[in-house]
Amino acid sequence: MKIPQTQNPKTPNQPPIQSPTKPETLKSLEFQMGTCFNTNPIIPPPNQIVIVISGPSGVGKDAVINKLREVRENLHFVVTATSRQMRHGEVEGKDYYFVSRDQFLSMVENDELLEYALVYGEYKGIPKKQIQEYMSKGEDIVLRVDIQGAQTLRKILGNSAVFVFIVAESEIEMVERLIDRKTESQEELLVRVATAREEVRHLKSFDYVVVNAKGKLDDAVKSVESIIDAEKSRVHQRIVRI
Ligand SMILES: Nc1ncnc2c1ncn2[C@@H]1O[C@H](COP(=O)(O)OP(=O)(O)OP(=O)(O)O)[C@@H](O)[C@H]1O
Repeated sequence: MKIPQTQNPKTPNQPPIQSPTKPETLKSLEFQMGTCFNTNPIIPPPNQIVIVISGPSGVGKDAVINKLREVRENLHFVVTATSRQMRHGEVEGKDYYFVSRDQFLSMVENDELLEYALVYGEYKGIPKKQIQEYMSKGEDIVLRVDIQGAQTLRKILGNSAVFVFIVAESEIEMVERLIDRKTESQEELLVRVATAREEVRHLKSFDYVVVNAKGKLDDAVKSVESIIDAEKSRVHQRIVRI
């Protein structure tokens, strides 16, 4: 038995139906909408953010920040002014601005510092001008402060800044890192370790926590980057005024 062939419904003389081109469709849509489509961004560029990185002594704040500096653009790492002595390997203007006690006190007098504190007998403070200057260039700002500084900044900046707490995976790991660093005397170590134990209790007043586990510095840095990305994607952007 012969199976009948399915017939092409089109008759050979009928012209093929032409679908409209993309420009034609666009024109038609614009006509129906009553307006032209524009190329403007749907949302404005995100605001600059201020990220406060803090945590107990020896958890690796500097290590995280130094790595972040290598992998991330458009971030300005605020250089803190301090009256303490330069440690071996530190660079003026990169690690800190090293100033005399008198110079520091005159900066306080002239209201040049966003916040300052006396830490382990030495002054540390954040120059306002540096933040204003880099924010006006469109850069995000990273501040590295101790817990005391973070608490003061929370009072000054409220929710306009993002507060990140760095921790080691355990207390023993944190203490070992401090010992290995070989920058503190036995007495200084004791003060830092005792303070650190108390400081972990302040975690609750931070927005994010990042564990900087032994040998996992890159993971900690990635977590900080994710925080920055998430903050830049917020619908309700933080607005910081300094
Ligand atoms: N993930 C990590 N694994 C191993 N060692 C680390 C890690 N992160 C930091 N360190 C080391 O731990 C020591 C302390 O780190 P760092 O100086 O960055 O701490 P800090 O939080 O900035 O301390 P402080 O507040 O006292 O300045 C350094 O010798 C650093 O190289």
